[in-house]
Amino acid sequence: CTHSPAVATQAKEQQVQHLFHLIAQRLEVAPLVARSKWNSGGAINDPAREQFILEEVQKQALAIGLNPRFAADFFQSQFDAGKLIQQQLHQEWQQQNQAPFSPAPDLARDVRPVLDALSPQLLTAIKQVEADRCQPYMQRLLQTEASPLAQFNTEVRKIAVRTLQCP
Ligand SMILES: C=C(O[C@@H]1C=C(C(=O)O)C=C[C@H]1O)C(=O)O
Repeated sequence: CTHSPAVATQAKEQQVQHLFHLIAQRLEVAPLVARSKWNSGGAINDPAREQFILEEVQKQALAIGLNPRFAADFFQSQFDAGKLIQQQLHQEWQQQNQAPFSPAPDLARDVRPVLDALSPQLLTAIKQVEADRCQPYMQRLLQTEASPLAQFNTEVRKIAVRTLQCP
């Protein structure tokens, strides 16, 4: 029954859980990106690719009634968190004189499609939390349901949840 506060809260809890699960899934791709770029010598930062994704997510956001600015800010923070993971790995590999990985995934063929497939799912998930984001109960859920992000370091986690926080 949608009139029951307990059930409504449980539904919200599941939505926040799902959102964190998707954020984690996207960040889990960053080491694969790092490997393919380590082998190719390609730059970690790819502003053109980011711009392309941002335009795409803003279009999709409009189509589902989500604030495109919020969607773009959210994705920018996911890019930034993923790039930090990549930078930290490249730094380790430099220090260890890491040889090219074999096999390494191909960025365009194997890796980026995985990121792209997550985009619409992430948009749906952030739409579910958008309206109530600054309500105390939601800020509490954003704290208590963050366990899927535990595998990433504090700095990465902070960047990834940046746009979900409230003033
Ligand atoms: C993931 C990549 O690396 C960086 C992070 C991006 C992302 O998180 O989507 C996009 C472009 C790059 O700045 C990539 O090049 O695909």
